[in-house]
Amino acid sequence: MDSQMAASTDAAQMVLKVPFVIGVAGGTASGKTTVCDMIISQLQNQRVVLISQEAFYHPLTAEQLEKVHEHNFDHPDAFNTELLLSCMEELKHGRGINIPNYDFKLHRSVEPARVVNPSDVIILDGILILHDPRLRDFMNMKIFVDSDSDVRLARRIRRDTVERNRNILNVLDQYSKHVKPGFEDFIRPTKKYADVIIPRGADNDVAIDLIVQHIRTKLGQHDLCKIYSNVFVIQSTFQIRGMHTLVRNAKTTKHDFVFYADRLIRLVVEHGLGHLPFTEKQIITPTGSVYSGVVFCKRLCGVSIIRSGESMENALRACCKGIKIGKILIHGEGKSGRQLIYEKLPSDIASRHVLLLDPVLASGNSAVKAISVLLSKGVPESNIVFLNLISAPEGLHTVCNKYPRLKIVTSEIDTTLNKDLHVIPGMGEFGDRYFGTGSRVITPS
Ligand SMILES: Nc1nc2c(ncn2[C@@H]2O[C@H](COP(=O)(O)OP(=O)(O)OP(=O)(O)O)[C@@H](O)[C@H]2O)c(=O)[nH]1
Ligand SMILES: O=P(O)(O)OC[C@H]1O[C@H](OP(=O)(O)OP(=O)(O)O)[C@H](O)[C@@H]1O
Ligand SMILES: O=c1cc[nH]c(=O)[nH]1
Repeated sequence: MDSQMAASTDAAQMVLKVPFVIGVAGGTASGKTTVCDMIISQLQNQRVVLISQEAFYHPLTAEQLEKVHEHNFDHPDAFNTELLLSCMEELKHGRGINIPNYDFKLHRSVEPARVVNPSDVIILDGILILHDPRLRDFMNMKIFVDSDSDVRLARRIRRDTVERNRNILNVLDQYSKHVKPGFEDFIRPTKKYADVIIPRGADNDVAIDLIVQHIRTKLGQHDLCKIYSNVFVIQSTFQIRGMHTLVRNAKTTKHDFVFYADRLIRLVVEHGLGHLPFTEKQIITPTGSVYSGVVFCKRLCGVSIIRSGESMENALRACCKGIKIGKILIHGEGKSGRQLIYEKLPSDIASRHVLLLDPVLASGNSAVKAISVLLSKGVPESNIVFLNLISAPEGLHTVCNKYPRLKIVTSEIDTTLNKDLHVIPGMGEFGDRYFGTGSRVITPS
C-alpha cells in the first residue's frame, strides 16, 4: 500500500462512527428486557441493536442434556464469552456479524443465525454481562437493574411455569441450587461496576428517561468525547463553521485570518472559563429582588505555549481583567523529542487553576511537555484546562491517556495528522499565518 493510500485508510478509520455500547445486568427476572425495550423505544431515530447474553450460552453436550435440571445456567462458565468478545470487536469496527440463535428448549443454537448490522447504539443485556472485564471495556455505560428478590422469584416462577411450561418443583429446585447462589456469588458483585443502578427496574420511568437523555447527548458528540469524558468540543453552529471555513482557507489574507481566529479563540476561552469552579452567591438587584448567582473562581492564571499560544492571551485578558499569564517555550526535536527552552510562570502557580493556551494540538508532544512543566511546579492535574482551536485525534489520545484528569476544550476535532505531523484538514502553520511570518501551504500527503 503506498503512503497516500495508507494515510487515507487511517483517516477513514478515524472518521468511522464508534457505536455507543450499553451493558444492562441484573438478577433473573429483574426486568432487564423491559428496561432495554423502553430505552430502544425512546431512541426512535437511532440505529439500535439489542444483543442478549443468552444467545451465547454454550450448547449442552449429550451428557449434560440428560441431566439438564442439574445444569448450572447461572455460572460465568455457562457462556461462550470469547465468542461474544469477538462479535463486539467486529461491531466496534463497523462490520456486521452473525450471532447464535439459541434455542432454550434444545439448549443449543439453531439455524439460521441472527444477522446483526453495525449500529449507533448496542445494548448488551444479561445476568452476567458486567462480569468479564474485557466485556466491560467495550461499554460506554453500565446499568444494573436492581429489583427486589421476592418480586424476582415470583416473576421467575410465573414465567417458567406459565410461559415455559416447567414443573414448579424443578423451578424451585433450580432456583435454590443455582439461580440464587449465582446471583449472590457472581451477579450482585458486578453492581459495583455499574454507572447507573435502577431501583425497581422497569417501573422506574425517571431513571430510564435520564439514561435516554444521556445516550442522546453522547450520540450527538464526537466519538472522542464518548471515549474521554475530559474532552469538550464547543457546540457547533453555522457561525462557528463559517469562521472555521475562513481560517482554514489557504487563500484567506493575514488580516482576515487574525480577525476570525481571534473571534474563535474568544469563544474557546469563554467556554474554558466555564469549566472552572464557581461558588454560589445571592445579590440584590436594583428592583430589590434577590438573584441567586455565582462568583467566578479567583485563583487562576494563563500559561501560553510560545509562540502560537500567545495569540490567545488577549482573549483571556479581555475576559479576566488583570489575569497573570506565564509562558513556556518548547523546542521540537524530530517527531517526538521536545525540549523545554524557557519558562516564566507565576511563583504561586501551584495554588491556581491554569488555562493552558495553544491553538493547535497535533501529535500532543508539545502539550505533554508543557503539562509536565506545570505538574513539576506543583499544579494539580485536575486544575489544568487546556484550550485549543483545533485538535487532532492523535494529540487527544496522547494527552488524555497520560493526563486523564485535566480538561481539554477545543472548537473542532480534525481528522488526522499527515506524515509531517500537520493537522489534516487543519489550518496550516498557525504561528506563521497569525504573526505573518510565512507563506507555506501544507499539502495533504
Ligand atoms: N431451566 C432453564 N433455565 C435457563 C436455561 N437457560 C437459561 N436459564 C435461566 O435464565 C436465566 C437468565 O435469564 P433472565 O435474567 O431471567 O432473563 P430475562 O428474561 O432477560 O430477565 P429480565 O429481562 O431481567 O426479566 C438464568 O437465571 C438461567 O437460570 C435453560 O435452558 N433452562
Ligand atoms: O502537538 P504537537 O505535534 O507538539 O504540535 C503542536 C505545536 O505545534 C505548533 O507550534 P509550532 O511548533 O508550529 O511553533 P509556533 O507556535 O512557534 O509556530 C502549535 O502551536 C503547538 O505548540
Ligand atoms: O498543523 C499544524 C501542526 C502543528 N502546528 C501548526 O501550527 N499546525
